[in-house]
Amino acid sequence: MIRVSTKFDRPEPDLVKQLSAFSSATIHEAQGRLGALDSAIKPVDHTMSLCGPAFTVQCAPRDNLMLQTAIAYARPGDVVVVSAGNYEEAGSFGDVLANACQSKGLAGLITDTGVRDTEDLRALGFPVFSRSVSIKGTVKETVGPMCEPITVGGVLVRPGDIMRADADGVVVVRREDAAEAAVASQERIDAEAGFIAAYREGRTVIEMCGLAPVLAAKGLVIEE
Ligand SMILES: O=C([O-])CC(=O)C(=O)O
Ligand SMILES: [Mg+2]
Repeated sequence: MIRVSTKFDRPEPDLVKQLSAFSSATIHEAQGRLGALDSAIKPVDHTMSLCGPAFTVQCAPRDNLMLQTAIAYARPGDVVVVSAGNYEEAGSFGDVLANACQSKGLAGLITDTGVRDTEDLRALGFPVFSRSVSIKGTVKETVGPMCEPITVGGVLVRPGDIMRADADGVVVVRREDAAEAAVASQERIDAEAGFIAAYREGRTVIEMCGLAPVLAAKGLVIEE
């Protein structure tokens, strides 16, 4: 017998809301360039984005039994996060399962394997992030861990960690670091706003970033 528990602590909804205001790239930088999943994991449509606690599940490659089970047990607002061996040649999720997710109020799906029915997924507007798109079907044979730490896209994801994903990619924020990441993200946005305003006023990148001494020290002479 294999026993799995679906109990884990979820972050405060307010923290999830705060992080949802920042892009995946901003959060990644703000938390010290950590937490970015492999860049190959991308949304099915560039307009898709999500932010929510991870409901983790481990699947065997080309087998979506545990993914279907996870969808049944995940709670509204959760992001189902799937580790399935980076297997690209399987469409383990499509419009049928997306309807099951959406009707439950799940926030989205992130998987290191493939999905299919992408036209329908776009029409549905359910946020799906995957390594590949494949029409090849999956079997439903292998049971495995659910709501346990998993590795997805080269990064450790624990149940209840916060997933933020947008057109650029996916980042994970450790639940205990979420408040700090939100503050650091806002500081980064404020600093960037200063740079953008300066550039709009005609200041140069060389000036704003103090590049002249750096370039000189490296022996670069620029002739105009
Ligand atoms: O049925 C499956 O295994 C995946 C799929 O295509 C869907 O959810 O529509
Ligand atoms: Mg289908």
